[in-house]
Amino acid sequence: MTLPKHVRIVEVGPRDGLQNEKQPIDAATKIALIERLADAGVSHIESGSFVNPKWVPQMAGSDEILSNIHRKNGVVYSALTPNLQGFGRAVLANTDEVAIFTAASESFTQKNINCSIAESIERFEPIMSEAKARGIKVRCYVSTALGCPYEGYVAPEKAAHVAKQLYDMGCYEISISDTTGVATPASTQRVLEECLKLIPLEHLAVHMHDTYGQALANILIALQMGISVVDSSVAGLGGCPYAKGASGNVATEDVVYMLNGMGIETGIDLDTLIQAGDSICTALGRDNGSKVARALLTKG
Ligand SMILES: CC(C)(COP(=O)([O-])OP(=O)([O-])OC[C@H]1O[C@@H](n2cnc3c(N)ncnc32)[C@H](O)[C@@H]1OP(=O)([O-])[O-])[C@@H](O)C(=O)NCCC(=O)NCCSC(=O)C[C@@](C)(O)CC(=O)[O-]
Repeated sequence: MTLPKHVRIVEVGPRDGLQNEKQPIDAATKIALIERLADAGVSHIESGSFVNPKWVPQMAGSDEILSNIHRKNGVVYSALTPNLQGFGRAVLANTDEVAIFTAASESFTQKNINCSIAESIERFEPIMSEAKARGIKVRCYVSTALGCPYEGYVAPEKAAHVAKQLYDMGCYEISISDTTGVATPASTQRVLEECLKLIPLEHLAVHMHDTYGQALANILIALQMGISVVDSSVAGLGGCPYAKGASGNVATEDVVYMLNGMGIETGIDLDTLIQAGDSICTALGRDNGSKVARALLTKG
């Protein structure tokens, strides 16, 4: 068992979280959340999404947000870009880094981005060349790598094959995503074993939703396999607009609490993080999805 000494948290709450919250949130509140997360020590914050606002209205103001964040040195402010049009908007908004996204199952890809997996890879090619020309790093997601809301079981080899295509295109990090939170430690291990046959360890990340309460256990398996990049969402915000019933990502507070207990550094101050999560939950009028935050806020 080789546990990493340091884990980089990729905070996806302002994007993956807020894209699926019903209560509309104004740009100033989103910016305040992003700045609070940076103050807590989060070094990578996915801050918006340059998709079609007709498809995901919650992300409509991403241009304004990325343009107006008071940036902290050393923090990466990234955003999703599904096509060259989105990439162009990201560049105009001064986005540090972009993330492209496809899936391991055809039905989900069709519902999510209106094309096949193969077409999505073609769409990404001009993004990759533009990004390379501009020196912008590209991360990526393989959604439904552990199960699809429309097709059910997804073969781990299939997920690994899509991940490898994205790696070969030049993505520096591939986030293996359990879109609907159906994974268990056993299926997580299986898909990561397949990915590790094709992609070096340091280029893999995990992105776990907590619908079935398995996310921390799945992350623990990933850590034991040497993965050192974990996506999570403050206060467990969100879900996925194209995966009915999917609950939010694993809460960042819960991941940081677990890692603190294991002596693994994240550079994140848990108390400041909890305050950030608490204020966005107040703005949204929703319960805090982090068990750790709820416990510590109740304790006072
Ligand atoms: C991918 C598209 C854009 C294709 O959508 P499309 O309709 O196939 O695109 P199109 O190229 O045919 O263009 C149609 C219209 O969309 C416009 N358009 C086209 N592109 C853009 C753009 N970038 N920004 C703004 N507008 C755009 C374009 O200008 C045109 O406008 P019209 O002429 O009709 O007025 C669409 O399907 C879309 O926006 N889908 C949203 C997908 C999404 O955001 N899903 C949620 C995020 S993924 C996720 O959450 C999973 C993840 C990453 O977290 C990992 C996990 O947990 O699994």
